[in-house]
Amino acid sequence: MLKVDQVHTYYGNSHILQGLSFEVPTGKCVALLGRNGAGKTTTIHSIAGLTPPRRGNITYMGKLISGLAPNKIARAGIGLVPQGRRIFPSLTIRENLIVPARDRKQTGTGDKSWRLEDIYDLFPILKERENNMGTQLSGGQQQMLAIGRALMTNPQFILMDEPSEGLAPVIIEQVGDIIRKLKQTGLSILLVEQNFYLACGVADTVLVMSKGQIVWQGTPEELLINEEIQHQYLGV
Ligand SMILES: Nc1ncnc2c1ncn2[C@@H]1O[C@H](COP(=O)(O)OP(=O)(O)OP(=O)(O)O)[C@@H](O)[C@H]1O
Repeated sequence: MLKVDQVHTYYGNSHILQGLSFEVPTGKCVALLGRNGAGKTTTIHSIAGLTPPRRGNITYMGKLISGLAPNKIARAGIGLVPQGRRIFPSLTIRENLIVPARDRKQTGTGDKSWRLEDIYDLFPILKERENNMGTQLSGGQQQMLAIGRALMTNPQFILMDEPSEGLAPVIIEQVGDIIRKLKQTGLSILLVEQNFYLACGVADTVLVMSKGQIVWQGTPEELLINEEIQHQYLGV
């Protein structure tokens, strides 16, 4: 479904992604792990068009998307849950959800068309607090809002950048449950994580990244017993 092929991305002269290649099959959750600075966020931004690759191709459902503007990539059916949630502080929870909403006719994709009521069914706390300002939520609730906001664009594929960041362990477990539920709706997911155990708990395949390249790929079960990779690249 998504194919990243020999991608090179730079910030000015800094060569960050150095021939990155991997695939995310339809309906699967692929987790991308690696130490700080490995290039995980740059990978998400390269796919979303925020930091376009200088070389290499990114294709989505057989169509070349690298080089397209971020709004075109979003319209193709790729939703983004950004690092740090990026909730609109001056909008209510309801407004945060409604502003990016896009119906299925526009994307032309997706088994499930998400409406506001569906988001409220998935996250009842957002319904209870729909008239609060986005910033009045706890970190975990803000993460739910960020996920809800991405779903309102009716994506078929979702990019999640460190959804566990700054959350308490019990809330991280809830994030894991949400990701599993999203997968059950047919969504394909690329999950960037620092939290090794969350990633291994939800992913079908784990990619380990170092210095802008994939250095290991396997199942969560294989990674959980591979102490060498854990120590060398993940600091577990
Ligand atoms: N806007 C920028 N300008 C210049 N260099 C940048 C910029 N953003 C990131 N970098 C550098 O690119 C490299 C990869 O950063 P990236 O954020 O992709 O890593 P990461 O694996 O997501 O790490 P983290 O977990 O800390 O977010 C780092 O060396 C970082 O300092």
